[in-house]
Amino acid sequence: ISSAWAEKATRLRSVVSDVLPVDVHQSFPLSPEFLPPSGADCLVSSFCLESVSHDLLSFNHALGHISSLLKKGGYLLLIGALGESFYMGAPGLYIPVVPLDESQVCASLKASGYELLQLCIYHLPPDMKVGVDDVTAVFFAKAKKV
Ligand SMILES: C[S@@+](CC[C@H](N)C(=O)[O-])C[C@H]1O[C@@H](n2cnc3c(N)ncnc32)[C@H](O)[C@@H]1O
Repeated sequence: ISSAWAEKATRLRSVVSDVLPVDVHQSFPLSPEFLPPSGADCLVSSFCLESVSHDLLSFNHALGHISSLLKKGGYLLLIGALGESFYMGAPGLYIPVVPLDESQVCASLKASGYELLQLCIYHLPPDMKVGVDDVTAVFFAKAKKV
């Protein structure tokens, strides 16, 4: 298993051409010079929007902001935590998170102009609840900007 992950890491590094700063709280989170005028083909966001938003409104705004980077017909892969109210950034450093549920994620995607193509929910088994956060489940949403 470890060599498979090492190969994946090498392959990923070989195709990443740049790392750019993004602020999802800005109405256009990335400077336009880095994207074609029509927008990106695809966006991937992983455990970011809920962990930097203090409430659902802020989460929805952040989703709307990153969506401005995506072209019409482009795909969003949104990965995140459900039911999470905090995670530990360092010992004793509790970072607040907006606790989402499945229906809120679906409603937020719809409100931001997406067609939901696939939603998978992974419920955390008890042995994965180790106290660094209070996540109950993880969602993987594939959506198309219409
Ligand atoms: C829970 S971590 C997730 C990290 C990684 N994406 C992953 O899936 O493991 C949340 C990330 O959001 C980033 N972050 C914090 N504020 C942000 C903002 N305003 N805009 C974009 N990203 C932000 C943090 O630097 C951190 O890397």
